[in-house]
Amino acid sequence: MPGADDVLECPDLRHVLAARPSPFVPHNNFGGGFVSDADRVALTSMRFASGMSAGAAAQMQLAAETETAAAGSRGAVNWMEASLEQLSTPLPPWSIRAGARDTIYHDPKHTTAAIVTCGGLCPGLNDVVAGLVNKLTDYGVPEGNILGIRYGFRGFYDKTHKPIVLTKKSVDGIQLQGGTILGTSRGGANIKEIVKRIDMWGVDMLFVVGGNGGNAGASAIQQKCAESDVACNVIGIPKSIDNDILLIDKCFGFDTAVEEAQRALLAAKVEASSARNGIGLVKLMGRQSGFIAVQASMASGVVDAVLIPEVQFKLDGPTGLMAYLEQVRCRD
Ligand SMILES: Nc1ncnc2c1ncn2[C@@H]1O[C@H](COP(=O)(O)OP(=O)(O)O)[C@@H](O)[C@H]1O
Ligand SMILES: O=P(O)(O)OC[C@H]1O[C@](O)(COP(=O)(O)O)[C@@H](O)[C@@H]1O
Repeated sequence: MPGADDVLECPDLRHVLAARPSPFVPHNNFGGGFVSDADRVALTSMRFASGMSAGAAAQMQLAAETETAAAGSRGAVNWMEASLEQLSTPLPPWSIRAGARDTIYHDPKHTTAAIVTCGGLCPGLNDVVAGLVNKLTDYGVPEGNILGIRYGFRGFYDKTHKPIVLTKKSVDGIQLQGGTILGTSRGGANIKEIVKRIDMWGVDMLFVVGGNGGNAGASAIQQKCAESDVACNVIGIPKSIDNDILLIDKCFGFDTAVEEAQRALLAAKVEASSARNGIGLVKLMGRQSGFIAVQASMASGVVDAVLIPEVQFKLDGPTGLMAYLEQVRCRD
């Protein structure tokens, strides 16, 4: 179990790279100052007293799935039979604070960076791409040294979609477009081939904008780089329309998704209200997580029942969904 002062560790390359002052030191980062490596952020977490506490079952199932994925061929954990202690992933109480440092470890003039977007779409992907390109350029990374990988991880080795060069000019205004200008994809990624290209192209830092899959891929790339003595920093940028990434309170794009979902809910309400015995049925994003559905439904105030993956329900019987819908119909 982690101790009271333990900190969530991220691997870094400080032992192989030379320390140098940030180019922003002379003007104190435009007056914004710098973040100390000793600054800490508390990780929000929940400790359930027992499996009977509300929400504990979903947490246990999530932990079991994580454990199952990690166990691989060792077989699945039966979360119904396992204890909370067996299933929970102990986290240290602290993480390090993000932000500009006064000491950096890459010489911007000789740095090559790459950006890849993976998985499902999420509002704000282009803002993140533009933000990275603008900030890297401000640090002094030369024009021509920032690569955009096309259509997810496989863009590293797909001969038909070679990487593109990203500049301040080419990303100007992209935040006003939906989707991702780089393209994205799901499905298998060949980590060995990716690391081969990182080495061949001399990529010093790779930014992976992805969900749980993309971040698992980023972790696999980082491990392979370390094994192969390829000195590339791999940075995972959490992206999830569903807001289902552990450790962060809210992901970019989630609020937009909730706002947009309400338009569909309100339209369905109008439609259903105009028909005799009308029922509106809206399917929202979030195959494995109900945050969008719940928050959009509550905010819109026009929804009678929300079905989410985290909560089991039954259709029939006196306490089933059908009986409830009948009550609502009679009420109207
Ligand atoms: N455990 C893993 N190891 C390596 N790569 C992975 C892993 N899980 C997913 N990926 C890769 O990450 C990419 C994005 O994953 P996906 O689950 O589709 O989306 P998201 O990043 O939104 O969760 C896919 O190309 C997939 O091959
Ligand atoms: O069309 P599919 O394969 O069901 O995927 C839809 C799912 O992908 C998402 O858009 C995002 O999922 P990821 O975070 O795994 O990319 C979910 O909100 C949605 O439920």
